[in-house]
Amino acid sequence: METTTEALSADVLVIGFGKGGKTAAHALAEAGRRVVLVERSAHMYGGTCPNVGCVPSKMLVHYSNAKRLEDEAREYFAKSVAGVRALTSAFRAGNLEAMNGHETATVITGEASFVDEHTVTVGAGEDRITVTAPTILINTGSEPVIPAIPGLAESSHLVSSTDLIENDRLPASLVIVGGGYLGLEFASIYRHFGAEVTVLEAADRLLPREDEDIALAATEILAGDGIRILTGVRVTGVSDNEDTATVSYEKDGRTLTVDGHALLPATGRRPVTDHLNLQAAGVRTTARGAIEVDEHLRTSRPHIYALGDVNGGEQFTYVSFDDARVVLDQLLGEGKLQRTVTDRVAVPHTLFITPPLATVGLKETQARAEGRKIKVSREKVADIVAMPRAYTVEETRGVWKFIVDADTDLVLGAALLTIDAQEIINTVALAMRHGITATQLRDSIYTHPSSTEGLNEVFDKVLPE
Ligand SMILES: Cc1cc2nc3c(=O)[nH]c(=O)nc-3n(C[C@H](O)[C@H](O)[C@H](O)COP(=O)(O)OP(=O)(O)OC[C@H]3O[C@@H](n4cnc5c(N)ncnc54)[C@H](O)[C@@H]3O)c2cc1C
Ligand SMILES: NC(=O)c1ccc[n+]([C@@H]2O[C@H](COP(=O)([O-])OP(=O)(O)OC[C@H]3O[C@@H](n4cnc5c(N)ncnc54)[C@H](O)[C@@H]3O)[C@@H](O)[C@H]2O)c1
Repeated sequence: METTTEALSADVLVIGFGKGGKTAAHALAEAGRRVVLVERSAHMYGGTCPNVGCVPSKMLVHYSNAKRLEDEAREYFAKSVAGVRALTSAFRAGNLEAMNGHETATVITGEASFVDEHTVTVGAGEDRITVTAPTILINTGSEPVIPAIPGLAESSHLVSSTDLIENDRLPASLVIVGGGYLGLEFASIYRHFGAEVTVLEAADRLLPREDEDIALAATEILAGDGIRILTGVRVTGVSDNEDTATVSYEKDGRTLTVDGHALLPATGRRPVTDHLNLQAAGVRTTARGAIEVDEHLRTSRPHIYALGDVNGGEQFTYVSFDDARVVLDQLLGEGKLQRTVTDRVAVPHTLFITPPLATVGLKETQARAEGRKIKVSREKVADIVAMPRAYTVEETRGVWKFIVDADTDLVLGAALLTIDAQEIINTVALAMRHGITATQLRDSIYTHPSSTEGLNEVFDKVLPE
């Protein structure tokens, strides 16, 4: 059978419609470059975040918190998922439209695979297209790791975060293996919707990278909401029953079990490179399967760049966005200062449990281990008189903690478990980046009633040594 192959050429080829890829593609097309963007799934224009990641999960946080006692759990959940679908499909269409709106940009739907260091094929057989470009950006994201637990991969109750987001049937019970970002956010969401939730975490406590007081405060809130949290466990097997799966685990030398209607592994995500045929392009990967990059995000082939989760950096949308800036400086920034990934200072993070936990910079334990002279300010949200907002929205749980350099008065780190944490932390991170001191943050003027105005008070609540 005769097959025809369409051949396209471009100035820049972008593989993957994720945050970094689309940000770079827009800027390059805007600058008049001919850009071809290849995305393997018509369900993923815009990438993970707006389709199956941050946006739908945060909308579910919103819906789950808005549930009233009189709402019937399953009906309310189905309505919430419908709301999420409406938003994600609008965002998806918007993403495609915006890219197609550039005269010099072309979007191709299909899986890209390298043929040589300047060429990829997309699709197979008669529908095959080849694209050749002198510059290539790889932005293929990450996918969940399924841990090697006997019976887990075969279980008919196994679900991914995408399945949970897209399925409008609320599972009566959910067992989550892994208590990191994804595990705790889904635990909080599904518990608030009314499911029985158990989290099985291998580490001895939740949030092992946080200071113990902060991790404990978050754990108390989650447990107080009715989430069953088991730490220091080793999950040993999964077996299916008719409606549920039985998960076996070892804890303190004993073998125990827990049943769940749905079973979510949330033990990390790995870079997506399987189908790219990177060897054909001579692009090297690390021992952990990420594409190896330098500080300008150039791969082992300097005309090929890797952005976002696939390059093994921190897996956050805003990091992928910043990766695009780094790459754009290389491609468009002639003569200008060229950013690198090592320029990043005070990158904040937010875990969207309820209330959220946002962090930036050093922990108290780290600062002490480094031998720094520090002051530690800490106050419970309920006690922050300068922050009546917590009372006006009836969410007074949590704690604010700051680590301040005792000599320079500079903020070294913060952990904010509080309503609006995801907003306040950005102000704190900005201050850290630009040398604004704790006293200046304290003495600034903020709107009222807001959460930020808690800064007027908390720096004076120094813990006794
Ligand atoms: C449930 C969930 C919630 C999250 N919440 C947050 C949050 O609140 N805040 C936050 O900052 N981060 C969050 N993250 C992480 C965040 O979503 C990712 O870090 C971010 O989306 C990574 O973007 P990216 O640019 O690397 O690529 P992605 O957005 O993952 O895009 C990669 C694209 O490449 C496509 N692709 C893959 N292989 C090929 C190929 N061979 N050919 C063509 N196309 C291909 C994929 O289909 C995909 O569309 C969350 C993640 C999940 C799963
Ligand atoms: N709000 C956000 O910004 C957000 C939300 C969701 C996901 N994300 C991103 O997605 C990434 C992936 O999330 P994740 O939660 O899957 O990974 P993670 O690395 O954040 O957490 C994985 C957790 O699983 C535990 N674990 C590993 N193997 C285990 C096992 N066999 N049994 C029990 N526990 C085990 C680890 O100790 C860890 O606590 C995150 O690191 C983050 O970058 C971000």
